Amino acid sequence: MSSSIIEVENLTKRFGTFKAVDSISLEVKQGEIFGFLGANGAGKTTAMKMLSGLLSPTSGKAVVAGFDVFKQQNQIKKSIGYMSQRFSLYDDLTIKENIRFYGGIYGLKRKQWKEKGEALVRRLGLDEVEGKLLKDLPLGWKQKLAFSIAILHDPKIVFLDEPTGGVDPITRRQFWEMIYEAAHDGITVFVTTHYMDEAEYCDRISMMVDGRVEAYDTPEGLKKKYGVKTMNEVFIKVARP
Ligand SMILES: Nc1ncnc2c1ncn2[C@@H]1O[C@H](COP(=O)(O)OP(=O)(O)OP(=O)(O)O)[C@@H](O)[C@H]1O
Repeated sequence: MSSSIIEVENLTKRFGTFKAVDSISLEVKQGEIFGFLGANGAGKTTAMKMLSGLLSPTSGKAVVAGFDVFKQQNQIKKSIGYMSQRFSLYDDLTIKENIRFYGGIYGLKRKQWKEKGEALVRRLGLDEVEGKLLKDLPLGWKQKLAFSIAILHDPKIVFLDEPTGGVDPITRRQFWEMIYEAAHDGITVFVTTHYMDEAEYCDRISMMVDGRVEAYDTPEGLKKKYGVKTMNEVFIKVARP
C-alpha cells in the first residue's frame, strides 16, 4: 500500500464569521489522481490554496509532501506544481519565454530548463510555434502547455484547479492522457473539476458541500453507495440532497 502524501484533519478556514472550509479531513496517497469536487462556492479553491501553501488556515492540521501547512508554506511551494484557470501563463510572452520564466521561478538551472523545455516542446509538437506569443495559441494548447510547465520541476504533487474549463471534449481527453502520464511517473494529481466524466477518471473523489466534505470514496464506491450509475447522479444526490 502506498504512503500518504497529503493528510488533512479538521482543516478550517474562516473569512470573518463565515466558514469557507469547515473542518475537512482527507488523505491522498502518493501517485494517486484525487478528484476534489463540489458545487460553485463549496470551498474547493480555498482548501486547495491552503494545501498549496498560498493561504494560511484558521485551524486544524494538514501535512503536504511532509510539510506543515501552518509553518512550512515555503517548503510546500517548492514541492508542488500549481495550475489554475486564473493563474496561468503570460499571454504576451512566447512559449519559449514562458518556459524560461517559470523554469526560473521553480528554481531550475539554465541547463535544466533548456533541456526540459526542449523535451516538452517536442512532446507537445510545438516546435513550429515555440516563438509565437501565447495569446496566438488555441486555449486547449495553452492548457496543455500550462500543465507541462506546472510539472517542469518534477514536483511531488500537482494541484489543478479546473484545468480544462472551456475546452472541447477531445482536448479534455488529451489533457487527461497527460494527467495519467504524470501519475504514472509518480506525481500525485489533486484536481478540481465541474465535469463529471472527468470525475470518473479519478482514483478517488471527495465532494464538498458548503465547506464540508460530504462524500469521499472511489467513483465505483460512490456510485454503489448512492445506488446510481454515473458520477453525475452521485453529484446531484450529494450536492442537492
Ligand atoms: N478572501 C475571501 N474573503 C471572503 N470570502 C471568501 C474569500 N475567498 C472565498 N470566499 C468565499 O468562500 C466561499 C468558497 O469559495 P471558493 O472559491 O473556495 O469556492 P469553490 O468551491 O472553489 O468555488 P468555484 O467552483 O466557484 O471556484 C465562497 O462563498 C466565497 O465567496
